[in-house]
Amino acid sequence: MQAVGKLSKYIKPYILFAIIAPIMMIVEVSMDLLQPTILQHIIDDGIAENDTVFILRSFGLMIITSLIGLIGGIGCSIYASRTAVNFSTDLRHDLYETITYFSNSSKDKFTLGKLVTNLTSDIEMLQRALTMLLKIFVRGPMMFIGAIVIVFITARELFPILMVVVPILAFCMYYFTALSGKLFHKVQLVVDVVNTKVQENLAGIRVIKAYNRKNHQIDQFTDINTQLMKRSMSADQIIGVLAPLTMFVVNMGIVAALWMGAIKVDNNTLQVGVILAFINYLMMVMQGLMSSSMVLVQLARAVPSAERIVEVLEEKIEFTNPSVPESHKIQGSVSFENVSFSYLKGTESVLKNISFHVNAGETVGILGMTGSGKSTLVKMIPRLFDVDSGVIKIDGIPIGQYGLEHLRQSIGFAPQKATLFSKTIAENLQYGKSEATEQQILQALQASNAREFVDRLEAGTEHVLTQGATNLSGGQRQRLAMARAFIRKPNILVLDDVTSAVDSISEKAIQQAIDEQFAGATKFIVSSKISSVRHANQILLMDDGKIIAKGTHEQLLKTSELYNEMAKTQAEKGVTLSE
Ligand SMILES: Nc1ncnc2c1ncn2[C@@H]1O[C@H](COP(=O)(O)OP(=O)(O)OP(=O)(O)O)[C@@H](O)[C@H]1O
Repeated sequence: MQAVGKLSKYIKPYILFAIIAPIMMIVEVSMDLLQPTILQHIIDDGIAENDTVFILRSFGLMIITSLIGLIGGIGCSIYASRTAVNFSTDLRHDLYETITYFSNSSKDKFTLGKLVTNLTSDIEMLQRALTMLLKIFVRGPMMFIGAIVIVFITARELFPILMVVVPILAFCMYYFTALSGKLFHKVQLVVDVVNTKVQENLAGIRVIKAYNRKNHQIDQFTDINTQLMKRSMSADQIIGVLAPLTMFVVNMGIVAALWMGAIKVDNNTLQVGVILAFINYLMMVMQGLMSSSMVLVQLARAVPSAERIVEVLEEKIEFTNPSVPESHKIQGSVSFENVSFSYLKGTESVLKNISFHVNAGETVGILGMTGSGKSTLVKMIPRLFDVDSGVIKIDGIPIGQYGLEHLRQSIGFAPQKATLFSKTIAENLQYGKSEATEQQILQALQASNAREFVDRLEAGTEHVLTQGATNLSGGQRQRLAMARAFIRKPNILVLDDVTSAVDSISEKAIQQAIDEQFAGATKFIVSSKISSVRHANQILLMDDGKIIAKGTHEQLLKTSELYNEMAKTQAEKGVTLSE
């Protein structure tokens, strides 16, 4: 419930709408409550006394009260919807913004499926709960209490029936509401799993097909789907039982009213109209209780959603900006001083006491076996992760002292996995530099050896990529991702194994372009191929999170056994080591 309180600030800008809605509802319910009493007087005073004028006047009153009730009802719906839709739009915006600023470890913690559920069904759930709250929360209790009070005043002879029926109805509502709340919470947990599974399977559909795992994946999905079906079914059935059960109790109440009423009418101690009005009020008591319980069910379902949303909104943004950020133009000398890092706090470090220094404009090759920590090392430079201990300095200043945007603006980062967006090639490159001109785009494509294949596309740089850029080859994707890093002409260029899918002729052309166009930039080139880093000013050889040797190609050939072994194996496999 605390979470609901925390989200209430999103209602504040629309507080006027949120106040008008229930007021309009009070108008509607008041008019509804008047109707049976007017009816009672039509029967007992108009029809019984043959007073036509009174009957016509009462009909007029009924029409006027109905019209006022109608206006109240419509007004309430409009203002309740306005409040709830605005509330959910603002909340969705903030949630999306928070997720955008998530650190990588936060993204790993909340799975993609869960975040999608937060942005869609959780918010939808809150929106629905708020609409119901504003529309029905007043209606239910007011109708319930109002009907009981009126029966007590105008039909006290039949009041004992209410004293029996109401507690039974209240117990049924309480029991089923509590039970269904628990069941819907379980449903929501399975919805999360379904979303995550769908996301994963669709993203990996090609792998699934290639490995003939379609049936296995379908079976797995069917299992979760069946689980969801069973849980949803039991939750829905519980709610489904409630309506006929309460109707049965009310019908028993009506039978009792007719029976008691008939005896009293026979004894001339009660008028017929009172029985009719009582039956109407009994229905209203049921409706009041029913709608109150529906709101409670909806609220019970919304509370876990609110908790999940608040959990995301309150996730600590690990990368804090310094209050007075360093803003001098970054030249590009980089040093790591005893840097250690682990993805999960308390587990074995992935980087262990890493120390090295590189002058501005130099090239560092980072070489090592798979899983040795190469990508992790370069991800520390634009602060995609923060160090556990030690310090990383750029131009002699700890990177934490730079404004995050300024720091990242100075770095061209091409990650190992070439992530591209379902937009045109030009728009993808503009992620690197939003104001890039056509000329600059073409230059960047030229440097990454992508110009040739882009020119062959009918729409050129306006060619639209599919989701995940599946309409390009792996090497083409890598070249575009590189062009995106090149286009900002950064002072620090990080290329994380970006030529693994590029042929050796293209790789050579790219290396040449980098040497020519980024002569002044500090370059980090991650690779498992010696040929990609052999000309670097220094090569860091990594193994199990440590730098086990560093130096130039020639120095390492003399000093490192592992380097020699790699050179030998790669030469045997035909990986070019020579010019
Ligand atoms: N997001 C993550 N969460 C937890 N562990 C991770 C994460 N990313 C990488 N690791 C682990 O950190 C270690 C180093 O991974 P890293 O990607 O830095 O290696 P690498 O040398 O770049 O490997 P490769 O050459 O295969 O790309 C590995 O043991 C890996 O399992």
